[in-house]
Amino acid sequence: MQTSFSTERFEISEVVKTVLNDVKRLMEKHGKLIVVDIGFKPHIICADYDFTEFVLSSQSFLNKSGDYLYLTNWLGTGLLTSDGSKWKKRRRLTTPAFHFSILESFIPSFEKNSDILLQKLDNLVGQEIDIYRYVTLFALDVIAETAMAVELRAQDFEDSDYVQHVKTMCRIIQDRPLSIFKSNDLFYPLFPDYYIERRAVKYLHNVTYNVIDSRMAAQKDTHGFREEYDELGKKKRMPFLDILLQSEIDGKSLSRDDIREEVDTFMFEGHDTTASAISFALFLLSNHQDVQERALEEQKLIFEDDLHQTISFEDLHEMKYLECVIKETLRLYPSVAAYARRTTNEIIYKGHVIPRGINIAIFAYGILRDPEFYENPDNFDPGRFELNDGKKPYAYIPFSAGPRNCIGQKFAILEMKVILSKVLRRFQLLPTSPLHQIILSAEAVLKSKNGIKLKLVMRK
Ligand code: HEM
Repeated sequence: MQTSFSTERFEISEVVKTVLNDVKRLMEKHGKLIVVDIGFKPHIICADYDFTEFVLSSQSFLNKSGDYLYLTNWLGTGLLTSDGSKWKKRRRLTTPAFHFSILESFIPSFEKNSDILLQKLDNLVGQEIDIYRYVTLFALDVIAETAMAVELRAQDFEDSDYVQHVKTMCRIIQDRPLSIFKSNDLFYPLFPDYYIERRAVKYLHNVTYNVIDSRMAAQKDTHGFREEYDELGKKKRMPFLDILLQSEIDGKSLSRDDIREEVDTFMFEGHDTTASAISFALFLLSNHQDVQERALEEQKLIFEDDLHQTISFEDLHEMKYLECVIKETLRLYPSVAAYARRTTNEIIYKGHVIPRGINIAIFAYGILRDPEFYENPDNFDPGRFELNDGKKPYAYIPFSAGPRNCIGQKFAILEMKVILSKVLRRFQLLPTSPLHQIILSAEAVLKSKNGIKLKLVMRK
């Protein structure tokens, strides 16, 4: 298909402040490559297959756009926000933290925190609930335990300072880019959020520093973390922080600040994304009893009569249909609906000149609902992923693709399988009455403005 950029220009108010389906509609009218001025800066917004592949697979588009600057007060320039050689070194260093043997060692932590969530949900049976509120605390507990080896107990202490400050930061990260004045560093101090953010960042950094210091002290006491394998020869749980503490770049250990950046990056990117995906999956299951029934049948086959059994790595591997449910959920509700890069040189693409310093936003939400790749794209149909019909790889990009894809993809899928398996086996999920209508909002992480509501009934 001939690629062409729409010659019309759109304003921020017309696009970013409205919901994702408006961007989709704009593309239906003007084509899959449109140029939008956001804060006077032109952004190419792309849902075109060839251009997406060109950008995501290339080594020339590895730098993030200025839109990520709002994250840096909290996250510094960790893996998500860094560019150039810093990013390359950090990526090399953090990749071993996602080795499958390490992921396997996290399963008990996923299970333990799932059990806490189930206990909370037991008390809500029969009521219409906003599931996102409970799942987000679960996801925060999981990531604190696996990244920092800290039992946060967010599910028990929702009002704790840490949980409140994380919530504040997630809100500010979403809100700030949408305001012309707040997004400008010059005007930002005129708003209360500036001071609220400073207080939150100071608190969160202090917590991370304290955790780093006590882990460092423990490392000194035990002369390094030696017991990496248990008596069965399986790798013991190795929190991400320990891997960072043992790592070196160019022969030098990472500084406290370096480690803090990466730990905070995982705390943010590892909880909000999964919380949104798990909540949407539960919502979709509550609205599609046939899919829920099939997913439950698979669970019964795996666990035979004992539906309370703990989950092994092999069990998770067998949850093929549940994996299709997860994939289909992320197709309809990709936690990161768009992600952006910045050109560092002039680029020629099919005869078009793209100047240096241009932001390119890959509109994953649009690609994932494109009828060219998915029949009846707005329908929830996990079965479509059972047919290996050789779909084009850059048409399924909820975790992005290429060298800067999501490093936590396998972690996220395993965590989701554990919690969904546990919830499915314990409860029947029902829709609310009247049916809850999701209102999507175009934030850094995809959310529903009016919550994600469903009802639970205890299974016999
Ligand atoms: C359903 C869950 C998740 C989804 C849909 C998701 C999606 C994504 C996407 C689309 C990107 C690319 C962003 C960009 O280019 O700006 C990304 C990057 C990243 N994700 Fe995830 N993510 C998920 C879970 C996780 C988890 C659990 C972790 C950590 C444990 C994680 C850590 C990261 C990091 C560190 C990056 C930056 C990678 C780099 O630039 O090299 N993510 N994720």
